[in-house]
Amino acid sequence: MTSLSDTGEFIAKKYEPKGPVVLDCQVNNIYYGDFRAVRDSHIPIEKNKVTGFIGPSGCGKSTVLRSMNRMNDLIDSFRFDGSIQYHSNDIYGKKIDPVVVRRYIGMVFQLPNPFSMSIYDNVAFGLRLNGYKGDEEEMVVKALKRAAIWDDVKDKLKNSGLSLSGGQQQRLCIARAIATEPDVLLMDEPCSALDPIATRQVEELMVELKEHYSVALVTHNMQQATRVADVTAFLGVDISKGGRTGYLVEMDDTHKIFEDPQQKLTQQYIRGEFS
Ligand SMILES: Nc1ncnc2c1ncn2[C@@H]1O[C@H](COP(=O)(O)OP(=O)(O)OP(=O)(O)O)[C@@H](O)[C@H]1O
Repeated sequence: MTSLSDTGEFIAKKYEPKGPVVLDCQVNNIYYGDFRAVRDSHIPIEKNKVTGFIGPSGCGKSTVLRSMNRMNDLIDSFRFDGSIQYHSNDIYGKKIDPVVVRRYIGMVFQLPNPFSMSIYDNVAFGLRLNGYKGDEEEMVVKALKRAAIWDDVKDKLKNSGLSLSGGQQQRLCIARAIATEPDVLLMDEPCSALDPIATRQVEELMVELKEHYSVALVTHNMQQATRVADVTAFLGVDISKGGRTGYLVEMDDTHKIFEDPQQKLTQQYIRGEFS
């Protein structure tokens, strides 16, 4: 089972996607300055599936996720070596505009972060930024309905987004992310600040959203991965050379990762032997 790279480091057996791939992520190395944060990880995101990322703290889950729409470009020391293919274009290609990338590959963050403006304007924000020329109101209503928050807000669209509960705010942020009709939705621990009921609502929503979008989800909650993710990527931390470099240990259908993992490290993590 074990295979090694030219430098003698473990590399995961390639996961063979069963359906079309919307985002094909090949990480060779990701650096912050001199620090090598992630290495050797091939993570394809399949169309209309939820792909979960699990692994111990610091293994690079967020770093990989944020690389997928060039969100990490905002960090000066960040350097990506590899390729992320989206419709046969490398999103790190020289001529690619990161703002356009984020129009097609949207993001929802850990803490709900509605803008200090009305519920309606929050959702219309991305449409206006992208110069959308169609029926704005129709798109806003559609996004709010898809994010399962329309019934909560339909009578108070002019109220501030900040007046909503935490769970409602997160669904509003999801509506904002999907209003521009992205292909891919990157979700970085979207439930970590929510209570159990709001968490369940957002989990159910993620399952509904995959009908229209392809979802990549970072989660610390393994039960959430089993409930929501079709495919799961388990990342570990390599401390063998005195560093702390994250890498893909194993990627497979979620039930296989949790019921019959092939790597000992995955088995130990799933059993809770380290976190
Ligand atoms: N802006 C940054 N500058 C320098 N190092 C960073 C930066 N962001 C993350 N790192 C480092 O990169 C590594 C991977 O971090 P990352 O946040 O991606 O891991 P993670 O698996 O998402 O962790 P957690 O589960 O704790 O959120 C860690 O060692 C972290 O300290």
